[in-house]
Amino acid sequence: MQHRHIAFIGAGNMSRSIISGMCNSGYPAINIIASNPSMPKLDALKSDFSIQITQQNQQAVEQAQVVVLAVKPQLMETMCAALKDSVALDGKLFISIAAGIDTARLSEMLGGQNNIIRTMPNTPSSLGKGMTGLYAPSSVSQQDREYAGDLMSQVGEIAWVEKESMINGVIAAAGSSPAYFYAFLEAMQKETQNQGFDQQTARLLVQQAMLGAAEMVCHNPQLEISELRAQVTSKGGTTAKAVEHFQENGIDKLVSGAMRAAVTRAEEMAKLF
Ligand SMILES: NC(=O)C1=CN([C@@H]2O[C@H](COP(=O)(O)OP(=O)(O)OC[C@H]3O[C@@H](n4cnc5c(N)ncnc54)[C@H](OP(=O)(O)O)[C@@H]3O)[C@@H](O)[C@H]2O)C=CC1
Ligand SMILES: O=C(O)[C@@H]1CCC=N1
Repeated sequence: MQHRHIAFIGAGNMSRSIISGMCNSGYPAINIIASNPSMPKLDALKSDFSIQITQQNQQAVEQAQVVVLAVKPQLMETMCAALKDSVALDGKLFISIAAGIDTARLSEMLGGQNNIIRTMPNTPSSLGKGMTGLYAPSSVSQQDREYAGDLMSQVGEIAWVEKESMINGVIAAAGSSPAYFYAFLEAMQKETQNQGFDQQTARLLVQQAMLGAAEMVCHNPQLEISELRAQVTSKGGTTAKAVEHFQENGIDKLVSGAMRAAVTRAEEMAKLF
């Protein structure tokens, strides 16, 4: 891929995840700069990945061809306003990772810039196991789309969406979903401890089982997930009882309700910010 000069505005969890994935995939650290108001996260990025750092957004953006907008949604407007007043933005590609702010609104915030791609990554990007949804309006060139796709491919799998509203579906399915999984694992670990295991062993039991299960899904694309479930579920056995409990207590409704809540919140955020 092209190793364009790229600036990350906001050096939080997600920027760190993506930068770490990029550096592990051989993106030259010298071409990456991160900007953040406070120093500790910047210092850690510099020491771990040897990238450039600054506390001045303007300085990061001046030297960059690509600008990743990676602040919390509620801070985006103020951050962009300061940026457009202090540095020339024409000709740069903007890549937003923020939930709930559409490209039209971002364009407004950036004083009419329209070379903007929206992405929705997730934290496993730090291990190169990310899942990122991308959307580009028709005004964005094929070359810039390819760059953004290649960039996020450095940290995992990608999926383009045709309609911008589908990014909210990506949030529910992949951006937020690692947290659903952790909530499930936390509950499993707790119950495993209730069964008499110490914390460390309980964690090992559940984490290894879930890792193996996830890999089974990835390595068997020809099998429906329901078939993999059936393979574990011996007739009249233990799994059948456990799965029955989930079903009787409305697992489908619970999960779809949670995912719809994520989509609804993304829609609300679009009106708020
Ligand atoms: N976390 C996740 O799983 C995902 C998050 N996202 C999106 O990524 C974005 C960032 O989230 P996340 O990384 O989790 O958040 P974090 O809070 O970890 O990171 C945001 C960073 O922005 C910094 N910041 C605050 N104000 C400014 C400013 N004016 N200029 C530059 N930097 C600033 C903060 O610095 P300080 O702490 O010093 O104030 C902080 O380090 C959000 O928009 C979120 O919607 C998308 C997908 C997944
Ligand atoms: O919770 C959030 O709003 C962000 C977007 C997806 C994951 N974290």
